[in-house]
Amino acid sequence: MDSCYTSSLMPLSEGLARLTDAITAVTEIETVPLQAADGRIISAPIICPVNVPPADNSAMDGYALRAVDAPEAATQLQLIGRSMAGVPYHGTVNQGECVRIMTGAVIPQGATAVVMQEQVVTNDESITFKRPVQIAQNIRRAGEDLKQGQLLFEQGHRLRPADLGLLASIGIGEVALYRKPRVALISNGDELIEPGRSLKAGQIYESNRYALAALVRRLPIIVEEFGIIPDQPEALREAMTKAGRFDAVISSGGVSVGDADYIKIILDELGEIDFWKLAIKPGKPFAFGSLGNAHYFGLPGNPVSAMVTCHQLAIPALRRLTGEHYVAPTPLVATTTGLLRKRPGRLDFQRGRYQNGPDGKLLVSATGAQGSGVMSSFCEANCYIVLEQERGSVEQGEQVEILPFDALMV
Ligand SMILES: Nc1nc2c(c(=O)[nH]1)N[C@H]1C(S)=C(S)[C@@H](COP(=O)(O)OP(=O)(O)OC[C@H]3O[C@@H](n4cnc5c(N)ncnc54)[C@H](O)[C@@H]3O)O[C@H]1N2
Ligand code: MOO
Repeated sequence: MDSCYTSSLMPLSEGLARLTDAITAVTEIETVPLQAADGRIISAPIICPVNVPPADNSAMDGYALRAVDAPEAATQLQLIGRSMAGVPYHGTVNQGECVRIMTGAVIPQGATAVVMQEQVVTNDESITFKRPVQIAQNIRRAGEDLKQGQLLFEQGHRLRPADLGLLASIGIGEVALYRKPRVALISNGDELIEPGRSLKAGQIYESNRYALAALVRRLPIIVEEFGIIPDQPEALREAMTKAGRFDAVISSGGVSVGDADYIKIILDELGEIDFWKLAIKPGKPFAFGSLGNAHYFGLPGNPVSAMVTCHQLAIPALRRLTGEHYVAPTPLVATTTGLLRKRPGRLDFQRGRYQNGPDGKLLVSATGAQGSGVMSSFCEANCYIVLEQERGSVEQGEQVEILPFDALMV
């Protein structure tokens, strides 16, 4: 029986723990302009060098005044000048006076409030404030957003677009980052042929490399595609020896027990296998080890198995390799809209679609056939449905954990 056979398989949690132990981040650092830093990992904490905003400034287009001068409605003050964003007013606002001010312009000395222009009546140099004025209204204080000396980003932070805007806003134009690790990508199988050619009997199109390369390139990683390597030990030895000079190798295919499954055998010969086979579905024959300089991720050849093991095992490890302080995404909980078939023995990553239900709670259903070669149901999906190792089928209306693809950078 499947469940008996798989009872000796290593649980995913143990495999992940071993991966985590084995991976140390790259250490080399390079300085890069902000424009090229999106998605990259910072190699040292970033401390704020200035206050943001640098000076008290106006949140509205209107008039700056001393709040004490307009405690009641219908107060009239005299207009004495203007403060524009980039061209401040250099005088002082004294009793009975006000200054025209624009959003973002520096608050002139003496002024303690800004009134938006919709709340005044203007008559030449005389401004009537329709309502009583509160001290500090519409003033953005210096340092209100960020204070000089404050920690902005920890080492290992992955830079996102808003982070780049923030760094630019404090005058930082380049950042120290970990170098991008280099990953070799190998596809193995005599049956594989590149898309665009015509198929002969027994051939299929190579597809794993296209999906895996795109997935890994979402990380700050340089992917070198080795192409299709046939099921010949010599050809594989040569490719794997070369790949062992990279920081990591990802191969797909040839890790099971068939007569032409050489990857695991050659990894054993040229490098070291840390573990092989996990209690997951799909992806059971996943192999992890080392080869020369490289961490080795041997993904199974079935296209869905390759994607699932890349997501669940290779990507978390590679994110650590990039120097990222990686925290696994938190699963959400959803209610199933139909039966999910499962046998006990392996943690199952079914492909599903989740959506909001009528009561605001999440609903999820599987996206059709769940075979490990069925990529169409992967493409219809927007999440994994994660079913615990020892459970059986899930009835309609039960709660399950889901991992939205967005959170996995799919
Ligand atoms: N006797 C047993 N047989 C199998 C077992 C087992 O435990 N005992 N495990 C099965 C499981 S589970 C998986 S998963 C597969 C994995 O096998 P391999 O990693 O050796 O992969 P291959 O045999 O090379 O290929 C499997 C399948 O995927 C297709 N493939 C391979 N590479 C690509 C590619 N780059 N693009 C598209 N498709 C690819 C290949 O043609 C095969 O159809 O083993 C089971 N067998
Ligand atoms: O574990 Mo395999 O990935 O089911 O096809």
